[in-house]
Amino acid sequence: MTGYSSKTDVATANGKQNGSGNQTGENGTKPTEFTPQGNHASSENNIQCSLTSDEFRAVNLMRQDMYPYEVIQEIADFIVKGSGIRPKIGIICGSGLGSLADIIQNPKVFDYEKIPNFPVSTVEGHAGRLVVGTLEGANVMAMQGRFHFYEGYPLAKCSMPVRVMKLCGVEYLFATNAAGGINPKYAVGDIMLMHDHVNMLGFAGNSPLQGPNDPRFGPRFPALVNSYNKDLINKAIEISKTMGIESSVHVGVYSCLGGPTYETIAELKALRMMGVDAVGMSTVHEVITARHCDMKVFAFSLITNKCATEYSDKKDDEASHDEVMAVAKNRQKTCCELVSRLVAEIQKTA
Ligand SMILES: O=P(O)(O)O[C@H]1O[C@H](CO)[C@@H](O)[C@H]1O
Ligand code: HPA
Repeated sequence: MTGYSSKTDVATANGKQNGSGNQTGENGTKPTEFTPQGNHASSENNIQCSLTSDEFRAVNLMRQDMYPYEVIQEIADFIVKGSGIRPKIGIICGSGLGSLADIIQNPKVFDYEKIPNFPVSTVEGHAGRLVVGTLEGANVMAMQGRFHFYEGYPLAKCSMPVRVMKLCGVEYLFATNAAGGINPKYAVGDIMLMHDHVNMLGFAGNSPLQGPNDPRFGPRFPALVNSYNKDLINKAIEISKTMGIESSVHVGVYSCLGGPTYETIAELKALRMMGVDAVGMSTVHEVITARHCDMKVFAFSLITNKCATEYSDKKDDEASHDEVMAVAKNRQKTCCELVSRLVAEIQKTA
């Protein structure tokens, strides 16, 4: 891609790239680079660019999709040293579910902007903080704000924090999301425990694992058939019974689309035919990244809206982010209890 080279990526990932364009490529030629305000990296590649240095750096950081192992290690060391905690469980808070991080005790909070090489959250309902502490006696870290493809980040960047979690010591990933219910039996406010997914972005040839594989994270061709840990699903079902919410808890299939548009009726019909129960714009790439590095995964969707699957439904069932946030806020207590109790179960058997 114009403006990219593996050297540029590594330099950018280390926060050292300044657009001066003096690097030499592996074969001795200078890589083509965009530089701010017409300072050309190479006279043969006379690329004009009207961005200021700061804008240039922001765009470059946003598009950066290569995070070498050493850079991930640096971020993980920063968090472990800064918090004095080696977390065992990682939690990703879905839209409007940031309160999952508020229940963490003795929290050490890192704003994403202050973490070296970390992206920033741009979506309402995603605060952009990493919270490290304890929950039910277990060491945990929670992302209060995740990264989505539609924000402009490549998938590898969206799920890079999962690798950071791994190198911090995390063994279990809890991924949560707000989703539209396609299964007609689902009601707004229900919880769907994910037992599988349909990776629509993968169908389109996009994966967080695209590019060179680093075997220190995992294999080139990871299997995904057992991605969602059955023991954790069964424990969550048991917990839902003790909470008296079993009738509003389902086990189903999630699908991630690229967003940011909500789906058309025809798309929703197609997803339903494929066996999808709930749809969102996240989580799948995080689960793929977690399974690649052999983490145990538990994931659930809070059904924040019912999706229209018939044209006659159209008027009443238009999704909106305000509705998503409002429902998530209403159900946050239940979601927090489910997560705390499951963490307690894991801690009991540790
Ligand atoms: O998946 P989370 O982050 O919970 O957010 C969901 O809610 C937003 C749309 O309302 C989208 O970002 C969708 O993915
Ligand atoms: O209906 C939806 N579609 C996609 N993503 C979503 N996130 C919450 N609800 C939805």
